[in-house]
Amino acid sequence: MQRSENIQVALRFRPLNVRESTKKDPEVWEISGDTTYLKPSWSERLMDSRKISISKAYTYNHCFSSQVSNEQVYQQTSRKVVEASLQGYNGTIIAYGQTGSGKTYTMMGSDGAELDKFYDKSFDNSESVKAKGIIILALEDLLKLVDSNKSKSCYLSCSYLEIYNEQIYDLLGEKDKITDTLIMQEEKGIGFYVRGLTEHVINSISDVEKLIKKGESNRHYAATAMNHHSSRSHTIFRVYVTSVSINTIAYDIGENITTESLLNFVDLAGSERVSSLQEAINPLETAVRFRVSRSPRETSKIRSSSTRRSIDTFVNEGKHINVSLFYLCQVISKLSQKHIIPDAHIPYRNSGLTKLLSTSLGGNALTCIICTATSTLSQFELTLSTLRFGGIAGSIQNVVKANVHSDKTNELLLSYQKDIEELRLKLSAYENEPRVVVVENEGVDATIGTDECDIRKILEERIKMLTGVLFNKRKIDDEPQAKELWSEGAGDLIVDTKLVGSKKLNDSLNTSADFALIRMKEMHKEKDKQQHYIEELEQKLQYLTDSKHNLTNDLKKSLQISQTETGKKLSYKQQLYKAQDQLAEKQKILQQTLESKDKEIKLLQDRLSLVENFVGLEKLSDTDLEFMERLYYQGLDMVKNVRFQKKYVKEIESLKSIIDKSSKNQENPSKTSEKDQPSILRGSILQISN
Ligand SMILES: Nc1ncnc2c1ncn2[C@@H]1O[C@H](COP(=O)(O)OP(=O)(O)OP(=O)(O)O)[C@@H](O)[C@H]1O
Repeated sequence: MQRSENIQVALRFRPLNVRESTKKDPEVWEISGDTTYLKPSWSERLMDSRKISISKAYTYNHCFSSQVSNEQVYQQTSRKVVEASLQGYNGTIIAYGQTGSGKTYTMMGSDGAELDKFYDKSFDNSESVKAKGIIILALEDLLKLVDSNKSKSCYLSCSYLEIYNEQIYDLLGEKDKITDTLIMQEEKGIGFYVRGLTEHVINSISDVEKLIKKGESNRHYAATAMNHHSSRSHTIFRVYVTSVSINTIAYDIGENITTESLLNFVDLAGSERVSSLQEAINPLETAVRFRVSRSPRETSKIRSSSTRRSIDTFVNEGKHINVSLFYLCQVISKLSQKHIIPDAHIPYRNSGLTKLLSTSLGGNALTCIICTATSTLSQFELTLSTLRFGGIAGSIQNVVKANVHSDKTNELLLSYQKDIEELRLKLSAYENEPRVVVVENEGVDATIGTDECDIRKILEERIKMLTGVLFNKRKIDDEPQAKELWSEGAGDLIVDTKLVGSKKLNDSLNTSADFALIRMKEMHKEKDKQQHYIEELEQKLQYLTDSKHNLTNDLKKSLQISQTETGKKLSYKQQLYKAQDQLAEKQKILQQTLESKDKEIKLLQDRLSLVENFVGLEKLSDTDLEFMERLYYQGLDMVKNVRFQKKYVKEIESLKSIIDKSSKNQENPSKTSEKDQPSILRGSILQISN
């Protein structure tokens, strides 16, 4: 079952070094609980002088002051990640921070961390003399847990790699191959892995110490051979944890639970600003200048010498570190926005570091980032950038899932374990009483008194036979009765750490064990392949389930849209029907009005014809008759008026002509007599004279 887990972030301040103390470099950050604050007396001043807006408080899962030990840091941050690895959870612990802030000290302890490189002064801190780092503390814990857990067989192995200027080196490889670069590959289902990286069995803490020592010595050797600064590379110490819990009830057919996980301990190279680079370069350049002043001829020689090369190398390293850390920040920043843009592309492929950390960042791993910083004013900007990085990283969610497999055919494994146990008993019996040893022969119980050589021979035969039965599948395929015993992948599960670690076994046992180990690795690969195939199928199934889910959602949406549209259509239809009804109603009313008007017209026409013909007047009501009477009188009056008007107009016309004539007669009076005047005019004239 998978679950989401936020990346855990812890902040750790280192104590001031001698130089900082002597220079009285003030501490501007302080810690309270899981929060670090900018001291109030500094916040205003810094904001004004740096012209930047600064968040005054940063909260993380844990905040550790400079007094806290590696052991305490381990207990609170990494222990649960380490423990979970035995349940099959991948885990990653990353140390991030500016150069000289204590990343290596945290991961490797005081032995690993160099003395303060730039200042060449050590810390006045008693713990720094012999503090164990998180890697050792984690493996001590793991080995203890493995030892105390009797129901599980566990197998631990490790690799140690370095990324320097984007090239990958195997720190546990053979010394003559240490400068060979390794290639990173990607396989579907597995992700990115380093081809040819050596893997080494861990049986005890001294194995780990030896391997780390070898890694560090290879690192220094490579640093000298390739002229690079060992602290200016990223290192990853990887621990592969395989556990098998076996159901041993009466050696019955039971179920094996196998868990596999990978623990990454990452010590990143420190980021630095240009001024710090300059600070480191200056002494080198001063040396060049000093020599120049003494001997000009030496100048060209020195310029092309190792000093010049050191400066170039130093700048080049810085460039690569900053670029790969920039890509790391980019990945972190994109992942932190996943809740806003779930399909956002995460640029893991930009650098080797992000490729290798792709499982740990946003993938299947419990991840813990320990941000190391310095609380002094001189490191203010770099600390601020580390604090911001931690703040963003803390919001990232990984989807973790235990890598657990179950296998039902464990009888072979059980019988193998039983035989190993018997062999071990016999061996210890032989060690304790070298002269009297009892060895059981194959299938038949027999007591054989024998010397050391014989016993070794018998044991060797026995181991050979068991190894053959277990690991040589081809041989077993030819033997029908043995075939039934064969359990695919069983070899992967069988690693008896005590057996592998025993110094008492002779060379032939080692050869058999080597053979078994090789076979086991082959089968491990085969099982991995099958596992990847299953994971691919699971992914496809997930993809199909997602597609189905998406399709169902799309269908639901379409259905909703079509339902809304149908609803709208229905309402439009209803509105249309209503409008049609209203129109029909109006048409009806209009029709009725027209009809009634027609009736009225007809009635009037009828009346008119009655009036015109004077027939049927008796049928009319009194009111109608009265109305008609009025109409007639009015008409009569009108006729009279018109006639009078006409007559009057004529009179006026004649009067006008008379007036014209009389005015002419006045000029000549004898020509007009009174009787020639019209009567109306005569009356008028009389009225006027009266
Ligand atoms: N918590 C601590 N207590 C005591 N000493 C410390 C602590 N942290 C760091 N130091 C000392 O500080 C110095 C620098 O630390 P360290 O080498 O771990 O830094 P770094 O971050 O790994 O640097 P770089 O990025 O350059 O590799 C070392 O001398 C180391 O011993």
